[in-house]
Amino acid sequence: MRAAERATMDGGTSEWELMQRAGQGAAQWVMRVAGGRPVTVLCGPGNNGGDGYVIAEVLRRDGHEVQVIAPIEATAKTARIARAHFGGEVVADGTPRGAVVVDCLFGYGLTRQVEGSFGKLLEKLDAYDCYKIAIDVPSAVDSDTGTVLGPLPRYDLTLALGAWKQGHFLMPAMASMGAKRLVSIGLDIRSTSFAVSTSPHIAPPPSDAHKYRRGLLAIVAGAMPGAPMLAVEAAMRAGAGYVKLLSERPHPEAPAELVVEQDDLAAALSDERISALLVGPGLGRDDTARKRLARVLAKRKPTVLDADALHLLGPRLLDSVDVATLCLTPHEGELASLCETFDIAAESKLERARALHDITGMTVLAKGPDTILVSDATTRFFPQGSSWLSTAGTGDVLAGIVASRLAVHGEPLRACEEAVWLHHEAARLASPAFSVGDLARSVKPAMAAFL
Ligand SMILES: NC(=O)C1=CN([C@@H]2O[C@H](COP(=O)(O)OP(=O)(O)OC[C@H]3O[C@@H](n4cnc5c(N)ncnc54)[C@H](OP(=O)(O)O)[C@@H]3O)[C@@H](O)[C@H]2O)[C@@H](O)CC1
Ligand SMILES: [K+]
Repeated sequence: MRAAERATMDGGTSEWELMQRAGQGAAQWVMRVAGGRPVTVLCGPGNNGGDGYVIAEVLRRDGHEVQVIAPIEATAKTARIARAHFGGEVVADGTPRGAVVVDCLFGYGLTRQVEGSFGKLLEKLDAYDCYKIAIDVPSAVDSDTGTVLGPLPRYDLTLALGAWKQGHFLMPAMASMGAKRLVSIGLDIRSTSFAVSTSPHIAPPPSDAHKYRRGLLAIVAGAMPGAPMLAVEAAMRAGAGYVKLLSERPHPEAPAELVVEQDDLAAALSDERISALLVGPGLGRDDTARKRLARVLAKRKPTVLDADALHLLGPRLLDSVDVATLCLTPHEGELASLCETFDIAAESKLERARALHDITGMTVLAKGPDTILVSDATTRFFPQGSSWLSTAGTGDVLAGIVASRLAVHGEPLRACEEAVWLHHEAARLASPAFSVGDLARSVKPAMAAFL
């Protein structure tokens, strides 16, 4: 962000011009929300505070009653210009009032814990019942990591300035942000290190398709039947032409349209028409499970590894495997366990997911309320999905969707991205309080949103 701003300034646009664009863009949102009612703006000493003075001045000129609270005077050069342009009154020690409060204490320049008069002001804001808007990021949030460094009110709206920051998509910060909107200030952002995923387009089967050309997905069962069956239910609705369950026992609970192949695994896997594999849900963690996993990996086919497979995986199992075709779908606990296995010391979910990809070369879909996808040296973040997804079995459904998409086209990054969107849309359609079976069945109507 700083580099993009510097490049724009080198091109002849002053920081003051950028701040005016940011403040004026944000003020449009504030005015829409306030609808003529009084507004309080909290201003810090840096350029985030500068944005606040611009917003306050736009509101004042529009006839709004505006109170500005600034515990200390503006210190950054451009913020001082903004302060000088504000024609209203500024108080150092005030209490938020009015229908809307705009938090411009700190943006991406936050360097330490928010305490003292700034901390007290955020506590007052937390306790005050009003519509709360965070400018750029909530002031007690580290914009790179999403770490919380002080009192964190629940905001109704967060207005990102110029570009999204990583912290906009990371927990715990993301939970406090309310709706998120981007205010453009004309920066040329060419970040290659991360991008926010945009709604995918899923192509229907080509007109000359047949079941194998559309992709044969083999889901490898293990000790427990329930989890692979959920993955099957989702996979059958996510585009693959043919879904098979490879199991060594009968499955009377299986739906009539599912083929259960009861051969021994080596024989079942010898079918060269298999385009993708899923192993892990219900696999178990004993020696038999490990052998089944090794057999699957030896096929060197596009494969999704989930649940128990993630606990069994280790560097030795990856010898002579084509890691570029493997997708891992760990939740936070599984990610921690993988980091132990692969000797990764990173602390945060983002760093762990990146390190796991860097060290192993596998595509990592670190699922959860802040889903992170790392592949091909790029990181993708996602708009937040339904909080009703926090129920048992939703991970098996996700794994089934990823595997189904992988069977269709064989591209790990694309399969994971499509799957997250399908999963979120299925949850939206099944909400609220769905059972995981409802979720798996909702994958079919969810598909319609992406055709
Ligand atoms: N540059 C541009 O082109 C544009 C930038 N824009 C805006 O600028 C924002 C970034 O501005 P910024 O870099 O000035 O940092 P900012 O977040 O205001 O904070 C730094 C100040 O806070 C202080 N401080 C830090 N932590 C503290 C703490 N815990 N407790 C107390 N003090 C603390 C720190 O002081 P120091 O650490 O030096 O003591 C310094 O004074 C960005 O988010 C966006 O809103 C837009 O206008 C678009 C154009
Ligand atoms: K802020």
